[in-house]
Amino acid sequence: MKFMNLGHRDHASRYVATEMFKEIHFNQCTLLGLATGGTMEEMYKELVYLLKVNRTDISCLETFNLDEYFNLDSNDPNSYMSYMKKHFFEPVGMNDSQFHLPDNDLTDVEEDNLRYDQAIREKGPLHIQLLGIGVNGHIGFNEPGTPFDSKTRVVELTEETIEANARFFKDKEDVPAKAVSMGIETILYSNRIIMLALGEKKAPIMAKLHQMTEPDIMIPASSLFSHSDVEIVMDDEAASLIELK
Ligand SMILES: N[C@@H]1[C@@H](O)[C@H](O)[C@@H](COP(=O)(O)O)O[C@@H]1O
Repeated sequence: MKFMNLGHRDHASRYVATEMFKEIHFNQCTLLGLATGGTMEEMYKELVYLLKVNRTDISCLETFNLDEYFNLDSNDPNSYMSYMKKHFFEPVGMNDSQFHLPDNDLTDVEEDNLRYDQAIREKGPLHIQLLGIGVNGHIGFNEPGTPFDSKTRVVELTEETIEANARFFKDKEDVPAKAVSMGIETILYSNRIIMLALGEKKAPIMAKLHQMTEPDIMIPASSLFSHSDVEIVMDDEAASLIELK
């Protein structure tokens, strides 16, 4: 696992966007695992720019998102579908058949989750799995205590996560209490993992992860220790409690 402090948040975002761009531009049919959150906004802006300016053919690109709020209309501005359409799918002109988010409605949710994992298994491994991190160390919406062999499923959000995500909603009460998340085992089924962590709020969890020597299910991001190609990309603020050589 490689920890990198790239200084200003723009540099960190640009590095990740460039790595994603290279994969899409030079690989005919790229399969990506995508993430949402405030952290990713600049990264998507830069990635859209790079794909457009280089006239990259994205007709064979296919993406699987990490998570979605449970039972929230996909047209709701706070759904991850809306986020992805706004920041990436629509600006680059992807067709509906090219992107996938976990199905989040009440009907047949278990079968749909099974199908989501199966599709990734059949098409995968994902060439790059992009990850953010929650202040409690969650990846996707896999909260502390999630087994590392978990698959895509409905999950309960912790108070800490609801609190952290309340800034996007009108009221804290509007944040859904549940979500559908790609499982940790599914996340690990990828050739390469890039995590982006920006801002001082992420500094304590980054320091904790950096000092850990063994995986601990109470810190879901420590499941990444078992993967052979993980880059943790930080800005100065997220890396402020870590001494990097
Ligand atoms: N489920 C998402 C995660 O996939 C994301 O990585 C994380 C960080 O979000 P932000 O970038 O807004 O800090 O929290 C959310 O809860």
